[in-house]
Amino acid sequence: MKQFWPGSLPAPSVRTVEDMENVFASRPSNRDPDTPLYYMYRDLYQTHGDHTWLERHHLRYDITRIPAGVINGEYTKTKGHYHPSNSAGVPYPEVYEVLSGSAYYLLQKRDHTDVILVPAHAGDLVLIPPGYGHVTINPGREELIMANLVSTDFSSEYGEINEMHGAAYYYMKKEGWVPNPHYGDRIPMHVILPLPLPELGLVPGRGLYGMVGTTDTLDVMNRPEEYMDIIGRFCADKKRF
Ligand SMILES: O=P(O)(O)OC[C@H]1O[C@](O)(CO)[C@@H](O)[C@@H]1O
Repeated sequence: MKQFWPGSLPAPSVRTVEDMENVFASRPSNRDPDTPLYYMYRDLYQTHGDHTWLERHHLRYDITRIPAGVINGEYTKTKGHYHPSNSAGVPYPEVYEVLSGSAYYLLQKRDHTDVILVPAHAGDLVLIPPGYGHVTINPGREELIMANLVSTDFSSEYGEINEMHGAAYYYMKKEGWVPNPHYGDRIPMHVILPLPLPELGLVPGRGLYGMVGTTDTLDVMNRPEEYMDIIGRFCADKKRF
């Protein structure tokens, strides 16, 4: 982690098999429930100036490590959650950067009408658009390390993902993408490549942390309603899966 974060990291929040047992394709019965699955280092900053800037802009920078692995035939992943709406009635977005390894970002519209897959590699930036829940899968053999910037004005919502036993698709080692039967009819899945969105300051190769303390429009994280045409461009660039 040293190449991604200078200095020491705080103790991470850890998701265990027990926290995740109802979101896998099948319950991981042969695993100790305390087995750690991934590690979240939240609310990071390098200097007091950066901390002040992040607080002033209501933003949080986190790093997450997802070791490679397969649980009951399914690639390791985050639990998954939705974001609530802001005072303008628009759900909060989020932005991720892959620092190392590879990732499948599985995004799904809250009304279950759309599923988007964004495959991403080191250096890629991925926008989670307003109204989409998200799960990150580590489909590789290497540890996935990723960073995110997100508003501090909300808490993630897990209710629907818990009730539905995970996201709309499971990514299995043998079978590949398997629709989650709790969603009823198969929801079409589209692939979107990580797009540069220079109007939002999102340019590949430019680290997310590099935006902290600048005048970039990370304002989108708290006021997405002002940027819906740019965000719409990201969502429109779909290829049928
Ligand atoms: O809350 P989940 O679904 O476990 O996902 C964890 C991810 O979400 C975040 O809290 C940001 O939304 C990250 O810290 C972490 O990568």
